[in-house]
Parts: sequence; structure tokens; C-alpha cells
Amino acid sequence: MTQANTPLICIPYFSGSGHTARLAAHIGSGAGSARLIDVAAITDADWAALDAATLIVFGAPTYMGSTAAQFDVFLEEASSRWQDMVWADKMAAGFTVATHPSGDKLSALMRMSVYAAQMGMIWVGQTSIGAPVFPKAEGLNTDGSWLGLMATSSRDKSELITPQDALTANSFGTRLAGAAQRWSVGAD
Ligand SMILES: Cc1cc2nc3c(=O)[nH]c(=O)nc-3n(C[C@H](O)[C@H](O)[C@H](O)COP(=O)(O)O)c2cc1C
Repeated sequence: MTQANTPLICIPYFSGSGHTARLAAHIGSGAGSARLIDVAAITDADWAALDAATLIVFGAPTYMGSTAAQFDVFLEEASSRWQDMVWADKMAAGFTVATHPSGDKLSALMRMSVYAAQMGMIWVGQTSIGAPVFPKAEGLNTDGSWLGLMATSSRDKSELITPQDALTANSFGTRLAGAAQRWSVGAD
């Protein structure tokens, strides 16, 4: 439940087989308070929340080297907000998951960040630095991605996301919530 002074964070995502949904939950948990929106079942109340949000965190699996087509349908529907710049000056961030450590995931994050730029949004990247730079932070941001969050799907289908990537997602959510808090104070 969002409290009066807590900026609204929305996490719209598509997930074909659960990995992106699990990653979204880890980010939401790190943020402390966030509205998770499955774009395959989006409601009018979800659209209203997106229009009211301080921060929108885009989430899609990498399919064939870019965001999944089902997620692109959502982005194109939301582009009805472009002409009047309804989402301008909201903060934006992105995350993706794929089978391979590279998997061409960067293309998916670039697609999201270019979309955010077209919508006039303010993009927030990652700050987590793990090993080998900081050996004690082994497991944090293992893919070395700073444009947004990248994860590699776990072979263990009971967890879907590895504990290392879950830790990174949690930390990313905390960073984003802090950034949203600062941004909304600045907007007063
Ligand atoms: C149509 C399709 C295309 C995919 N393309 C890629 C790809 O380009 N690179 C990759 O590493 N994994 C690829 N994958 C694997 C998914 O990214 C991976 O299974 C991911 O964890 C799925 O997330 P989800 O469960 O949220 O849908 C693809 C999977 C599908 C179904």
C-alpha cells in the first residue's frame, strides 16, 4: 500500500514463463512499495496509476535480441501519451532477463531507454559494482550492466532468478526508490 508521501512507482512487465515477473517482484521488494503491472492483463486502474506515477520501471524478457513483442504492444499503446507529453519528466528505468549471459540483452535495454527518451522521461541507470572490482560484492551486477538491470534466467525453475541476480534486483529497487523520493521532493 502506497503511503501519502511515498512516490508512486509502477513496474509494468511482460513475462512469458515467469522469469521477468519474478525479477519485477525482487525490484518491487527492494523499492519497498511498488505497483506491479502485468501488461498482458492491464486494467484501466493500471493505466491511471502509470499516468500518476513518479517512476516507471519497464520490464521485458529479451526475445530474439530485443524486448518481447507483447511488451512492445504495451509500449505502443502507451505512446498515445506522447503527443501531449503525459509521461514527460517522470523517471524511467528498465530491466530484462534472458537465457544467455549476453543474450543481446543490451538491445532490450536500449529499446526501453530510447522509448523513455521519446516520451520525455528521465532515465535512471544502475550504480551497483560487484566483483572483480569489489571482490566482497561477488554476485552483485554479475552481467556488468549500467544502462539498466540484466539477469540471466536460472536453470533452477523453482527460483527462476539466481540469488545473485535477485540481490542485484533488490538493490536496484532500493536505488530507484531513493531516486524517486529525491525527484518528487525536487518537484515540490
Ligand atoms: C521467442 C523467444 C526468444 C528468445 N530470445 C532470446 C535471446 O535473444 N537471447 C537469450 O539469451 N534468450 C532468449 N530467449 C530466452 C528468454 O529470454 C528466457 O527464457 C527468459 O528467461 C524468459 O523470460 P520470461 O519467463 O519472463 O518470459 C528467448 C525466448 C523466447 C521464448
